[in-house]
Amino acid sequence: MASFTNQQLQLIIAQLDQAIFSHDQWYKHILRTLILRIPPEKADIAPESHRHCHFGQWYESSQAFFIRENPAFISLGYAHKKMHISAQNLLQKICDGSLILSIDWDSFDKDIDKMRLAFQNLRHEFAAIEKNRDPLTEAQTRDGMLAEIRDQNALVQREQQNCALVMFDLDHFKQVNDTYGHLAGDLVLVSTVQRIKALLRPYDRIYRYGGEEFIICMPRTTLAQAHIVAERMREAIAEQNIQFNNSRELLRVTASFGVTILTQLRSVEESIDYVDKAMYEAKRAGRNRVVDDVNL
Ligand SMILES: Nc1nc2c(ncn2[C@@H]2O[C@H](COP(=O)(O)OP(=O)(O)OP(=O)(O)O)[C@@H](O)[C@H]2O)c(=O)[nH]1
Repeated sequence: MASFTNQQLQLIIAQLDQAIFSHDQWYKHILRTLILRIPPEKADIAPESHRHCHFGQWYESSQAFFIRENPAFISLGYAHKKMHISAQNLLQKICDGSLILSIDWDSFDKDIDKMRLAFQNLRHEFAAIEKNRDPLTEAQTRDGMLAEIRDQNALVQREQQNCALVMFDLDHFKQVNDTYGHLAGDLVLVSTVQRIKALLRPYDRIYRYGGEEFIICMPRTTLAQAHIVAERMREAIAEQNIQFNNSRELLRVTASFGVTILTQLRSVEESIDYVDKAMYEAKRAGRNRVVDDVNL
């Protein structure tokens, strides 16, 4: 999710709204068919009927490809398919001229509710991401950061996963602003976050913690793995040659990184404090480097 642009997110939310609307229309149509006992549409009783409706086509389409790994998106797919199977069961009774039992209706009704809930969960998740996005860099803002890292910490407390935190801060960034102007500084921030996002997995998160200071939360990652990723990030930032205002001189920056992992013995706030200490050690030791938390 971290890698979505705001435009992509807005498109998905609009598509979901459209899908919710057309499913409500479909539901009304199914109710009419059942109440009046009229012959059902072929598509609704065909095998794999969940692929034929408007939502099903959107779900399977390549446009939706970049959210395929999202758990809420996957749950919605299951709920949608199950609901279509229940609908088919009811519609088949009309074709066979048999009675619809209350148990069959109740099962369809429950599946409809589950699907609506899955729709809302996915929409809520995307809307929350869009709302908590820094408009300049499109990293997540600090709002919601603590709650999200606490969720990861709860899994660490139950020994269900490792989770790494990486903090980085651009080096001598004030000089970039002072020499080239604030707009050039903005461009460096945007470019840097884009580079970092390209190295993240769908469930990693990047938060803008301060002006030119960022925190990355990487679930299911050990300290050693996070160190390797942070080294890649450091190199990706240092390799940038950013052109500003058609100037012949290219902007170059470096960043200092701290790395830690969430542990059962620390609160989230303490872990952030320790990763901050590691990052300042990287600054103190000469900048443009990755330093691990030595207090683990
Ligand atoms: N262009 C731009 N600059 C920002 C933004 N947010 C913070 N800054 C600037 O970032 C600079 C941070 O400067 P310092 O905290 O002195 O740190 P530094 O110059 O990076 O030095 P070290 O961190 O010690 O390597 C300040 O000049 C801020 O004005 C922003 O959104 N855009």
